[in-house]
Parts: sequence; structure tokens; C-alpha cells
Amino acid sequence: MTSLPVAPDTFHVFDTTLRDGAQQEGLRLTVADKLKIARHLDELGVNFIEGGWPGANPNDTAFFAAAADGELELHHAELVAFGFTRRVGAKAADDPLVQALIDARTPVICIVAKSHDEHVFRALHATLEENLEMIRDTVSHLVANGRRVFVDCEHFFDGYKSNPAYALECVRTAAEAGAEVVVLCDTNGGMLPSQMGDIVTAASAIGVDLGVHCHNDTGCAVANTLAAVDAGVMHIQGTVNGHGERTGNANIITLIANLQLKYGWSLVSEASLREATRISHAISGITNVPPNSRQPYVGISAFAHKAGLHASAIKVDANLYQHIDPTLVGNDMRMLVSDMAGRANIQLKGEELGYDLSDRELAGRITDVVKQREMDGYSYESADASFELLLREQLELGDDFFEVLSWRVLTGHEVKPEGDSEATVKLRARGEVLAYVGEGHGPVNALDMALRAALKQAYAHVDDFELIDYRVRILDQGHGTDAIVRTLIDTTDGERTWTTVGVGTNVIEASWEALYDAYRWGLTKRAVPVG
Ligand SMILES: CC(=O)SCCNC(=O)CCNC(=O)[C@H](O)C(C)(C)COP(=O)(O)OP(=O)(O)OC[C@H]1O[C@@H](n2cnc3c(N)ncnc32)[C@H](O)[C@@H]1OP(=O)(O)O
Ligand SMILES: CC(=O)C(=O)O
Repeated sequence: MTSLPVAPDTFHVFDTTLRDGAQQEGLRLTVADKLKIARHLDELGVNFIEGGWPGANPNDTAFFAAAADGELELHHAELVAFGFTRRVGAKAADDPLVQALIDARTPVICIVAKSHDEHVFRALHATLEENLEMIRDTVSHLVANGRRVFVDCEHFFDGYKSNPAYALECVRTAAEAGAEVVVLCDTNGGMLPSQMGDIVTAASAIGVDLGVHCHNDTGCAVANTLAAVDAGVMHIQGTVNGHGERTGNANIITLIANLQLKYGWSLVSEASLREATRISHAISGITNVPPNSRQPYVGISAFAHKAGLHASAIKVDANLYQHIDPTLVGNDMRMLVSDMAGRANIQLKGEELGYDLSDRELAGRITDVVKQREMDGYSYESADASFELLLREQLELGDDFFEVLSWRVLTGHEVKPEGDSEATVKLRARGEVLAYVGEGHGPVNALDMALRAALKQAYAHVDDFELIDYRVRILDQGHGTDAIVRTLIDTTDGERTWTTVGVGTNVIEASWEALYDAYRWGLTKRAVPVG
């Protein structure tokens, strides 16, 4: 087995979520969003935060002004302003966008420079020598203004394949003009890991510190970055959650976790790494891009186990089916209950929920019930609360908070502020028969209103329960309107959120079942009666 490289003393982690990450389709970050994300990145322990392109748009200019005026206190990272080399035929000292970089008042500036001969000719409309002069002039001007300068060599790998001598000349020119790090960019993201090493090694001969910036168009951004690390780069660029132009950038959390936990390098503190899951999810909240449940290390499914064989080994030792201890990155192991479960899943899930299911016969019986109900359309892996209720029924725990005597719902065209549907629910709770009418927007809302109104007489706190999401899925699509449907309802009481499931050929019946479970589960957790 090949040994892993040793960490260079001055290895940098450079985050570009606020610049290249923001180039993702559909993503728009306000100044306040950028300030919040920068604070999270600082907590994560990255060395550099590229904040955007001052002068290119008022938002980014305002972000750097806010940061310089004291709204961003970084404890660990340094803020970086991004821009490009001066315009063709101009002077760096006279170029307003170069001046905007200096005006951003950051200690570090990263400029992007062309390094692919075809791009110089066809995109820049310049000669090869003029492009070198643009790099030389811009870097030396920024250095003369007291800035540390990094240079992103755009399309470096493709440029090297087209004209290796010129691509290397761009790196050399940047280094000689005073760039501290020259970053080799796979701008189009077309590289493969096996192609990275030789090109990085060729650039290493120049003797400047090298970095790497990879896009994910071949699905290899992280692998390509690691291949460049193996070949000697000492600066890696990436974005949280892999945000970025097209298919995104190398995921910086995956990179940090790999280098820290697999290479054994110490890039961020152990405590910061344990915040990785929280930070990834917090940044998803700010970008308004839902978290990828299958994201390595920090996705909610990264340590979720569904298959019976996995669970039976995990019962012996969790490490038998996990590549790391999830708590190292602030994540948790989760056991899923489904028709692929064996006794072990049920026992481990029971343990997670606080029930002793060590009796093999009992666990086997519950497994059989789960498999049959999954066959009927239920899905317990997405409805923990309904699974717990099923468990409690099998354990005969006697949850008799209320008994439904009847329910019905009418829906029509009447336009009223209370809604277009009316439901009646009759139930027995704490020895009393309670019948209530609820009005709502749609039959499920009306049923919720009626059930809540009745239950409130016996258990006042059900008023805290709020239905926050409702999803319907048709299970046998060929059947048209008589198909079996599954409904999932998410409910919260402000402290916790739980999910329940219902199934039926009638969408209202399926919804009622999920609703009924939602109230039952809430009551089992906080059964405080009125009076
Ligand atoms: C690989 C990357 O992702 S690098 C980051 C890319 N990010 C962005 O482009 C986002 C922000 N960009 C912008 O707001 C605008 O493109 C600006 C303000 C930078 C420039 O806007 P405009 O002046 O209207 O030019 P436009 O975007 O149409 O074209 C870019 C110009 O820069 C030139 N250019 C391209 N790369 C470079 C470079 N490295 N150095 C100098 N000039 C460059 C192009 O040749 C073109 O020149 P032209 O206007 O004379 O044809
Ligand atoms: C600089 C940059 O974002 C790129 O080359 O992809």
C-alpha cells in the first residue's frame, strides 16, 4: 500500500463559498448572508475566506466595506478579495477593478489570470506576451500596495495539455512578480485523478508554492484535489457543500475530513471538525439550498443503516459498517426501519428510542409486522413516530389517551374565510364523549381543526401541536384515482418535530391515519391532562 504524504507545515485551506460557490445557479447571497457564512467558515477553521469580487457588483463591494468597517470579526481565517488581472492594453495602476481590490482592504488578494493559450487568443483577444505582462503588472502592483497575492491560473490543466511551456510560463511569471501561491485551476472540471499528478509535478519544478482549484464536472473534484495534494500542492480550494458554478466545486468539508481523518493531518481543531455537520446544515439554511442527505461525512444519511445484514454486524460493533466514528464530524449513526430490516435493525432502533427489544421472539414478531405493513405501503424509515407507536402497540403499553368514535368531512365550493371544508370528530377522552366541528382550507385542515378542538378539552397542550408539512405519494401509479396513496405528516410542538405515516386507497383516510398518529405520538411524549 502506498503511504500517504506528510502535511507540509504551511498547508492552507482556502474557502471560496462566497465567491465561486455563489456562482451556483439559483444561489443569491445578500451581504448579511455572506457575513453569517463567513463566521461559520471561521468557526470551521479554514485559513482563507474568499469573500467575492469587489467592484464587480455593489453587493460584493458592500460586503467588503462591511467587513472592513468591523462587522466581521474573524478569529482564525483571513479575508480574501477576488478579481482579475488588469485589462488588455491598460496599466494595473489605472485599472478601476484592480483599484477596487485594493479598496476592499483585505490582507490577501486572489486574482484570476489566463494560462491557456487558446483562451488568451480567443477570449482575451490578446497576445501571449501581453497576457504575461498583465499578470506581471497586476501582481507587482498589488504587492507594492502591501497585499499578499495569490494567482488562480484559469484553465491551467487544459492549457498545459494545449501548450505546456506557456502554461508553465504563466506560473513562473506570477511567481517572479511576487505571488505567494499559484493555484492550478481545473476550470472546466474535466480532469481525472490519474491525470493530475504529472501536471502538478511539472509545475512544481518552478519552485513556487502551488494550490489547486477543482470543479466537479466529472464527479472527481475531491479526488482530483487529493491527487494534487499527493503530488505536492500545499493549498486547496473548495466550497462548503460543494456549491459552485455548474456541478459545483470540490467540497471543502469532505476535503478537510479526508485530510484530517484519513491522512492524519491536523488542519482544523478536533472541536471544529465536530462542528462540521452543524456548519454544513447552517450554511444550507442560509443559501436556501436543501442539504444533500447523501453528502459524505455530514449528510443525514452518511451513517444511516437500512439493510438487515449491516444492522446485525453493527449490533456487535458499529465500526464493522462505518468508515469512521460519526461523532468526529458531529454526525450520528441512525438505524432505519423498513422491509429490508432484520431483527437487529428493530432491536437497535428500539434501543435508540429507549425500548428493550432484546427478546428475540418479540423483535422477530415486530420485524414481521413491519415487513407486512411496508408491503401494504407504509414507510417507517421516514416516519419514526408511527414506528414508535407500532412498537408501543406490540409491547402493549396501553396508550389509551383517546378513542375515536367517528369522523367525517365535507368539502365543497363555499367561499368562507374559515375555509371550504367542514369536519366533525367524535371521540372519548378521560371518560367523556367529545364531539367537535372544525372548519378549514381543505379536508385535512378541517379534520385537524376538529380533532384538535375535541382533544383540547382533555389535553390543553395539543394546542401547541402544529402541522408543518404534508406530503402525498401515489404508490401504484397505473391505477388512476383508485390508487393506493401514502401520506406523511410532520408535526412540531416547538421543541421537537415528528413524522407519521398513513396509507389507504382514499387520500382523506390515509391523511386521517397520519393525523391520528401525529396526535397520539405527541400525547405519549407529553401526556399532561387538563385540570
Ligand atoms: C473562472 C471563473 O469563474 S473566474 C470568476 C468569474 N466571475 C465572474 O465573472 C463574476 C463577476 N463578473 C462580472 O461582474 C463581470 O463579468 C465583470 C464586472 C468582471 C466584467 O464585466 P464587463 O466589463 O461587462 O465584461 P464581460 O463580463 O462582458 O467580459 C469580460 C471581459 O474581461 C476580459 N477578461 C477575461 N478574463 C480576464 C482576465 N483574467 N484579466 C483581464 N481581463 C479579462 C474579457 O476578455 C472581456 O473583455 P472585453 O469586455 O474587452 O471583451
Ligand atoms: C478561478 C476559478 O474559479 C476557476 O478557474 O474555476
